[in-house]
Amino acid sequence: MLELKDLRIEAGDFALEADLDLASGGRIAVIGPSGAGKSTLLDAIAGFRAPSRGQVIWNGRDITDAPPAERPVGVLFQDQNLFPHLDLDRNLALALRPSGGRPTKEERARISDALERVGLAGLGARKPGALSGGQQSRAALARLLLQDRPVWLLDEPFAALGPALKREMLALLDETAKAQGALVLLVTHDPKDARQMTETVLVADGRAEAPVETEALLADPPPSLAAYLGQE
Ligand SMILES: Nc1ncnc2c1ncn2[C@@H]1O[C@H](COP(=O)(O)OP(=O)(O)OP(=O)(O)O)[C@@H](O)[C@H]1O
Repeated sequence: MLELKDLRIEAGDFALEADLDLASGGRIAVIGPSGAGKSTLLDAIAGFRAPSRGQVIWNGRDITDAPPAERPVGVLFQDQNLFPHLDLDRNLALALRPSGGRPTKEERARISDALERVGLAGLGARKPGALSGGQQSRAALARLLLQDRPVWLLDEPFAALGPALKREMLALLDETAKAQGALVLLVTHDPKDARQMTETVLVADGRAEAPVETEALLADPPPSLAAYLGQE
């Protein structure tokens, strides 16, 4: 379980508070108005921003002060974080050995298995620029798979894709995360994306609320969410 205990994160004049628990293996959408603090919340979990108060706890271990690389967390942001000058095999090798170096035979087998699982079998020699947007998203998912962390943080990862492709990628995300039992937090502006996640954390008015069932939240949104969804 990921616990955010009495957490407060400050950036300039902005502050976000969170006091909530997220079960292992869950599917959580993070939704809320622009500038409300969705990315800030993910940054605090990933260790890119230090909270001014409170604790981040994973399965009973206090990771509040742990550096990002030592957290149980894999991240995927909108730009997909692939190095343009490296082919896919080498990009993915970096997920296994962040400091570089030649992958072992066993690591190469894991990379080719990950590529196959995301539907990119045989494309390891391609550079990201020679891939379509959908294929780049698949490659980024392969990287998350190889990182093999139990918490996946995704910040609008598929926003540049068309609706059908985005749905397909969210289904693939669910399938790959399920295979690893990963907890997924997905920041999105699109209620349709949120509906593909079981629960939703609403970020608004300086707070990240405890997760509630997505369908129930969208069926009867609180005023801050209704305004954001244009339902006022
Ligand atoms: N380094 C900083 N200094 C001051 N304010 C900051 C800093 N970084 C972010 N902010 C402010 O923190 C608030 C939250 O930003 P954040 O990016 O987390 O929002 P968001 O909900 O992810 O927004 P969006 O949906 O537009 O991506 C914003 O008001 C932003 O202007």
